[in-house]
Amino acid sequence: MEYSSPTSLLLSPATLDLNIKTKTHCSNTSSTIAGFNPSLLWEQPKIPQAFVWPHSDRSQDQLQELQVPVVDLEGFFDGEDASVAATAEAVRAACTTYGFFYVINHRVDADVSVNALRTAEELFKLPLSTKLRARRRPGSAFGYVGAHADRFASKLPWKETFSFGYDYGVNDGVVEYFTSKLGEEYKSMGRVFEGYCEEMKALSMAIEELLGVSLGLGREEYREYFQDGSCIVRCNNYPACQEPEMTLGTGPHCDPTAITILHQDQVGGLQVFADGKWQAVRPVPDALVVNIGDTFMALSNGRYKSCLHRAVVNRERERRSLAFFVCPRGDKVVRPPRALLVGGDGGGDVPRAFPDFTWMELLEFTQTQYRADASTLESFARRRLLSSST
Ligand SMILES: C=C1C[C@]23C[C@H]1CC[C@H]2[C@]1(C)CCC[C@@](C)(C(=O)O)[C@H]1[C@@H]3C(=O)O
Ligand SMILES: O=C(O)CCC(=O)C(=O)O
Ligand SMILES: [Fe+2]
Repeated sequence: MEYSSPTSLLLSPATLDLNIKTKTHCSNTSSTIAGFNPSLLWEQPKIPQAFVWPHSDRSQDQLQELQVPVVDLEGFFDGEDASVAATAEAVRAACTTYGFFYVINHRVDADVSVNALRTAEELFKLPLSTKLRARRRPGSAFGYVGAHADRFASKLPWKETFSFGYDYGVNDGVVEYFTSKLGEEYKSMGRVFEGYCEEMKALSMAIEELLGVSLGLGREEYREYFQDGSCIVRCNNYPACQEPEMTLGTGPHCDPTAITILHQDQVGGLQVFADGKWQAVRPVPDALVVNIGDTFMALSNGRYKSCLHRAVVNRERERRSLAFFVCPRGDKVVRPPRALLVGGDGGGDVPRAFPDFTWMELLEFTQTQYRADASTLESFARRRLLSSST
């Protein structure tokens, strides 16, 4: 198992900027929180061994570019039944092949999304000591993290991340998070991300309606399921790397969440495993990436596949992305709609692809026991079945 307790992490201060000795709130033992400071790492001719990934995981040069399915939402927004049906068909085609598509004409305010990426750059340029005010607590999906050096002992991703929650039922929850973690002077930064989340939520509802129509369930099925949802927002910062071919920005994985809307800058680095090989995804100005995650794969009873993807880094330019992870309310049971479980020709019940679970259970699994990868949900389901049989 990948997890290592922070105190066992023996990365020397030279490679990671600092080892802040801090008292944990419960056991009063000192633990080592390592910060990932690329400016220090940059001076080394080689990247630390902990960041080196196995050959089988490393990216190759000159990958083929994926012909990414494009879903034009203009048809959906115009509301005509025929246009909605045609847009849903494009979603179905994308979700039964790659589980991944671009959306265009999505009506997300361009100024809001440009400003969010610019503000993420500002956030990551803060002094490490400031970012560590919001350092991730063990078991939490939120906070600032450098290379996951507090969680893993090897295959460290070449990135720093800043994650926070966006709960539909809480007003100004994002602003409150930024001010409570970083300080009152970061209220405007929180306001930028609050506005970004409002735009992402509106788009996610349109996507949920299209997913419902594409599975023959109607517009309301998933929109209602997620209406009291909670989201995880993750800002990714991938510094330029002196040995990009030896590491990864984010390792191969399927998002354990339900639906991901990814806004990325124009640097490029996202790759999708499709047609039996890794393929590069070229950024498209004004287009947003949408991918199916494990939780929606379960909600569709496996009809739509969670998309296997990763992010690579490069020697010249840092790269940033904002991932908006749509999740159900934590205690809501993840179970496919009944209509997907009855035989199409009036035959017997369709077998369940995955057992019932709650999002809170799957999230906790990824934050405390299992490093999310290409088979998170299968591993989670297997452990549940084993534990229920003992
Ligand atoms: C629920 C989540 C766990 C991760 C963030 C969200 C959705 C994607 C997951 C992740 C990015 C998959 C790759 C491994 C991971 C550890 C990472 O590189 O950040 C995952 C996130 C996490 O566990 O923090
Ligand atoms: O940064 C990217 O392009 C992908 C990031 C990602 O997959 C994630 O954060 O889950
Ligand atoms: Fe992802």
